[in-house]
Amino acid sequence: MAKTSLDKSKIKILLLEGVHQSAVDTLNAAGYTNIEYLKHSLNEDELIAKIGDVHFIGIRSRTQLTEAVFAAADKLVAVGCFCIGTNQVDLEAATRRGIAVFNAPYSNTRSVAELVLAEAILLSRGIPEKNAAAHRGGWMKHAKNSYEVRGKKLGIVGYGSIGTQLSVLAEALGMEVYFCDVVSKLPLGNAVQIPSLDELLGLCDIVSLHVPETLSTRNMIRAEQLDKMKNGSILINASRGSVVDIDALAETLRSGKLLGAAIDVFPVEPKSNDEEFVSPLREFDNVILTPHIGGSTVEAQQNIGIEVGEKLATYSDNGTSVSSVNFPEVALPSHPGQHRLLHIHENVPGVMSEINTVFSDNGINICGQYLRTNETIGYVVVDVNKDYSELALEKLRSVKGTVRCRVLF
Ligand SMILES: NC(=O)c1ccc[n+]([C@@H]2O[C@H](COP(=O)([O-])OP(=O)(O)OC[C@H]3O[C@@H](n4cnc5c(N)ncnc54)[C@H](O)[C@@H]3O)[C@@H](O)[C@H]2O)c1
Ligand SMILES: O=C(O)[C@H](O)COP(=O)(O)O
Repeated sequence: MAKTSLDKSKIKILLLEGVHQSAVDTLNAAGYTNIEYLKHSLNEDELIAKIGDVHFIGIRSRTQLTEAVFAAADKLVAVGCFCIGTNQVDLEAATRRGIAVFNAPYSNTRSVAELVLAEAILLSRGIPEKNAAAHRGGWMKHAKNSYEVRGKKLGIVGYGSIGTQLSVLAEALGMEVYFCDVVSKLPLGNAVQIPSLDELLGLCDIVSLHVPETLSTRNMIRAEQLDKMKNGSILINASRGSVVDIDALAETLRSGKLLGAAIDVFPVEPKSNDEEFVSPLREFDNVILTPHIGGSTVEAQQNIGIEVGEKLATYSDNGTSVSSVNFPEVALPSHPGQHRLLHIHENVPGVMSEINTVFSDNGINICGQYLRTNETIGYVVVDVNKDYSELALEKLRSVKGTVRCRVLF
């Protein structure tokens, strides 16, 4: 019988943006050795030229996977975002083509929360400008505008994984925590949910943003919101660069209204460490500027490499799509002695009955069947006797609405 499952050595994996070595080790340990590893990201044209023979791609936050890139990705099975955010991926384009996207939703949570807390303390003490002055030979020994964070009000916008982690750490330091979110959340410790962003801005001494990049968070903090912040308060953004209007923030800082700010993410970020960082915020000594390193710790990167590496290997090995951000989630047992057909189809009426007809009309006994759908696609997994998988694969590929179909030995 012809071999239909792709040999692992032929499965090409492209890893970009210097993902941690643990990703390579994890994939190697699972038998995937055909890995191209690049330390930098690729732009759209470079991706289009390269992605045609790639089965799995691993990226971080810098690489934009657009409709045009997916259109050129004939063999792409899955994307691994070795980070939390997936806004850099056109998820709709991926889903339409039956390409599963995975990320690491928790592995760098703690790293971001720790950085934010450290920044809250440093800014409350005026350390950034005292440090800058000392580097220039200055000596700013005074207690003016220098505060403890104990007893201060921390406002968290977006009470998800990072927001809640920050909430717990901040309370341990004696801060009062307030948060706002689009959904009602169970407050941890003594934190209090505030119904509106405006109210939170007017109440808190330190405001930290932890929302994803969506249409509703784009320029969420602009002149109007900055006006509502307390005089002498602090703004921290380690979420996404699109969330804060940087020009409006620069204007507000120029007016002296804020004690300081810490910004880790920017509307336009350098594409590599060799490119100049350009921002109107460079002029302010009371602003901590960091190069999008909220999640860049050894611990986080190592864990992310293992987590996403495992998700890609598992999806490739047995079709399990659990925790995919765009795909119907199916947890699959192993399939010893059988062949497994993975069929991804448009979620339209009639496809399942046509699929089942393939099996009944051809006398193929179904040993196991698993189905999940989302609004766009359906994902059906069928285990069959290995003598029938080639025939079933051929027939399934011609079912109307089929997006892609593969077989696993
Ligand atoms: N700087 C970095 O290196 C770094 C590292 C990790 C994550 N991030 C960013 O941080 C974001 C948050 O991460 P997370 O793991 O906490 O995500 P999460 O999904 O667990 O939490 C996000 C929270 O924001 C809330 N939210 C969404 N829209 C909102 C709105 N308009 N107003 C108020 N709340 C809103 C959600 O309901 C959710 O509770 C990520 O999406 C990512 O973009 C940055
Ligand atoms: O989404 C994330 O996890 C952060 O933005 C970190 O992205 P990075 O892996 O590019 O540092």
